[in-house]
Amino acid sequence: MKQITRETLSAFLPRREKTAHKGSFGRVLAVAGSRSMGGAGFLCAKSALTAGAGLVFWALPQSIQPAFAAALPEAITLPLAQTADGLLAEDAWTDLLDFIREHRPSLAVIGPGMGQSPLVDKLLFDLSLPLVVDADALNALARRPHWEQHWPKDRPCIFTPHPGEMARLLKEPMAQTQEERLHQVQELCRKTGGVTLLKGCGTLVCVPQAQTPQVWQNTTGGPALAKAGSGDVLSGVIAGLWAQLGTAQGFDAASAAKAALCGVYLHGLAGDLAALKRSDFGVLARDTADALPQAFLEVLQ
Ligand SMILES: NC(=O)C1=CN([C@@H]2O[C@H](COP(=O)(O)OP(=O)(O)OC[C@H]3O[C@@H](n4cnc5c(N)ncnc54)[C@H](OP(=O)(O)O)[C@@H]3O)[C@@H](O)[C@H]2O)[C@@H](O)CC1
Ligand SMILES: Nc1ncnc2c1ncn2[C@@H]1O[C@H](COP(=O)(O)OP(=O)(O)O)[C@@H](O)[C@H]1O
Repeated sequence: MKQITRETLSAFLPRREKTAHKGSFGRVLAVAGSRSMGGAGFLCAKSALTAGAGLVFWALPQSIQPAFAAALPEAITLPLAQTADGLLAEDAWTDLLDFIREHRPSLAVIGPGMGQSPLVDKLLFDLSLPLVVDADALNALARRPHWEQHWPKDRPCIFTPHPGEMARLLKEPMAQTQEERLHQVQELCRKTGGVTLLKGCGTLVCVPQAQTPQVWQNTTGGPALAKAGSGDVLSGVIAGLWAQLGTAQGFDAASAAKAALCGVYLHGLAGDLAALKRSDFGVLARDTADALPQAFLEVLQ
């Protein structure tokens, strides 16, 4: 197993040319949030911007759009139809497609805070964009019978489960997921065909390859990250980095792998840096997002 270190980042981090403009760094579409979990979408969209994406579009239920547009004015928000429970509704699909045709996002990050939204299945199977599949999008996939038989393995994707989501996808007890982390991340990587994480202390990143998938282990991050919303920050960081790498190099498994490796390292480092100021107890997920610029500075030094 390889270690993800500062040297890994020196090799893989996207470059920001002096003459670049926002179009050079890709456009992230975040489909995230619900009435009770708007914060997950906020953390994801904000982190994608902070990781360097040129533009972030955030599709969210219409009732929460005014508050979050004010909280994150740098994101372009798309208010969509919602169910009585405040989840993104299936009816939102047509408006989302119209928006995509007009604004041409480079990739989508789906799932944070979406709950059991009826839109998730369409996003998973009918959206023709590279995907970062997180949180409730992973849970929706796990609920679909024999999902691995239907999943298009050649699609450029990054999957970001924590052990609970991994156990649901592999239909195995969570204790087993934790005992066999290496085996489980390889197993899910084979089933998805995409770059696959297993989050937690020493997050694993599995990169698909012709023979045995290659697994990397992260060396940053600690218990300051064991707090609600840390994973929503991570999926945003990875999406923001992939937008840049994919725009420059193409949206394929190679750019997906670089985005995931750099993303988990920078996210862990941001948590470590936030803990220096706020302790392992006091770090909030938003502090981790706010420490990302310092993490970039450390890596770029
Ligand atoms: N402010 C907001 O809007 C926020 C919104 N959020 C949104 O909430 C939604 C639900 O996401 P979720 O992860 O909270 O619930 P869920 O998928 O049921 O997982 C829990 C299960 O997994 C397990 N488990 C997890 N990690 C583990 C680990 N490292 N190691 C071991 N076990 C681990 C855990 O184990 P246990 O605690 O039982 O030991 C439990 O069984 C999602 O949309 C997300 O985006 C949140 O991000 C919070 C802030
Ligand atoms: N003890 C720990 N050491 C290192 N990283 C951790 C630790 N606990 C949590 N994390 C990281 O924090 C994030 C938590 O993600 P997740 O469980 O999806 O949170 P949420 O759903 O609340 O956003 C993951 O990136 C995970 O690797």
